[in-house]
Formats: sequence, structure tokens, C-alpha cells
Amino acid sequence: MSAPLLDIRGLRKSFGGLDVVRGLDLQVGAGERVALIGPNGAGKTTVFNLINGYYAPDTGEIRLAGLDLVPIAPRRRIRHGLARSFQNIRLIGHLTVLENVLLGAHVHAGGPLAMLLPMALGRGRALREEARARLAEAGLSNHAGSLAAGLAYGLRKRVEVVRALMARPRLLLLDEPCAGLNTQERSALLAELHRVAEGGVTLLVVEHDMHFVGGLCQRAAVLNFGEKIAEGTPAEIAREPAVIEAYLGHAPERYAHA
Ligand SMILES: Nc1ncnc2c1ncn2[C@@H]1O[C@H](COP(=O)(O)OP(=O)(O)OP(=O)(O)O)[C@@H](O)[C@H]1O
Repeated sequence: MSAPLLDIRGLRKSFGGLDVVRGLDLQVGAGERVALIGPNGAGKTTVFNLINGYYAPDTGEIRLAGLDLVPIAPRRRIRHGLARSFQNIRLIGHLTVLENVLLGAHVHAGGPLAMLLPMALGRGRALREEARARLAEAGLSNHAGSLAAGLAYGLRKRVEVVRALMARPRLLLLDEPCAGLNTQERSALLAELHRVAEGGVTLLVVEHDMHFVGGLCQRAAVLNFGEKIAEGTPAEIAREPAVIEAYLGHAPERYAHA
């Protein structure tokens, strides 16, 4: 791999004496689709929270395109190309789909409020056009004028991805994208994420559904008790004894599609 887009070295985090992330090294190349998997409590969400700045590491480095993210405030990291979808960033129900998508662009505009003004100004109009175009590319144009509250859950997830794209991220963190989706909705989301990746966005995904991971990711890193115990293609890690043991024997059939 040439210089990685995301470069995590020696990352550590403990809470009240509990070592939750224990010296993690993880590299993700530009354009890659990588999964971070592991049993419940392995530390996956904590790693995401360290990347997006919700927590500060005890020690270790997190670099995005060579830039040290650690001293950068969480809300500013998006300007450097880091976006996150699916957790704590729900759509606003009483706004339309288009308005919600537009909110994703506030990082490039004059703040969230400016996004919602019926602007005749060039930049506002251009962003609206971009939002419409991104909805069209995602096959969601029909829903642009609908209130987000009325959308089916699977559609909401796809709109959340489109909204994240408005910030023009280089790296998109996806936290359990499949949670709560039925099979059909998962397929639609999988197709959308492939499209997003083809557009040049690098994906790092925490996901329990190994069928989905096998369908999306070229590589997976496995965490257990805060340590990386395996890394490889989804099919490779499915055969790794340490991984099977970490999942207490539940892994093989769930990996079968990988
Ligand atoms: N803010 C916190 N304070 C104390 N302990 C925490 C905090 N955040 C996480 N932990 C602990 O760190 C451990 C790892 O949690 P984390 O949520 O990162 O795991 P996970 O791999 O994402 O699990 P899951 O798959 O269940 O979401 C758990 O034991 C959890 O209780």
C-alpha cells in the first residue's frame, strides 16, 4: 500500500482502568473498503469515537492523509475529509429529504441555517443542485420533497449516506449500517455503498453482519479485547482459528458468503 489515507499507530484508550483499545495499528488505503469487526465489547465503537474525536486517545497516532487528527476538534475533522454516518446523526423528521441532504453541506457553506434559506445566491443554488444530483444518483429523487419522518427506515439510511457525501468526505465511517434493515434494504444499501466507493470515497465500516461485510469489503480487521487479532480478506479471517475462537464458534456459517 502506498501512504495510507488513514494511518492509526499504537492507539490506546482506557476507561477507569479498563483497557478498551490496546495498541491498535490500522491502515486504510485511499479507495479501500475495510471492515472493523469483532465480538460485542471488543472496542470497535471506541475506535470510531477516537477517530472522529469524541474521545482523545491515551497514546497513539491517528493520521488522515498524513495530517495528525488528534489535536483537531471533532467538528473540524469533517473539513479535513472525515465523515461519519448512522450513529447519533439522525435525519431531522420535520425537514424534507432534500433539506436534510443540504444540511450535510453546511461545512462548505455559511452554517446549517444558511443552508435552509431559500437562497437566490449562487452558492446556495449550486449546493441545492448538488443535493438534487446526489439524490438522483442514489435513485432517491422521488423522495426529495418528502418529509424525512415519513420515510421507510431503509430509505432513511440511504438518505443519511447521501447527506454525508455532501461534506465531500475522503473517508466515511459507517457504524453498523445494517442494524434494523431487512434483506431487501440491505441489498439496496450495499449497492449504494459500492456506488459511493466507486466515486472515490474510502469506507471504514463497523458491522456485525458478515454477509454484508463480505459483499462490501476487500479487507477486514478483527478486534478482540481491544487488540487486533487478525486481518485479511473476509474469507481469510473466516478461516482464522483465533477469530473463530473469539466468536465462540459462531463465525464460520456467518462468514460462509464471504
Ligand atoms: N465512555 C466509556 N466509559 C467506560 N467504559 C466504556 C466507555 N465506552 C466504552 N466503554 C467500554 O469499552 C468496552 C468496549 O466498548 P465498545 O462499545 O467500543 O465495543 P464494541 O466492539 O463497539 O461493542 P458492540 O459490538 O457491542 O457495539 C466495553 O467494555 C464498554 O463497556
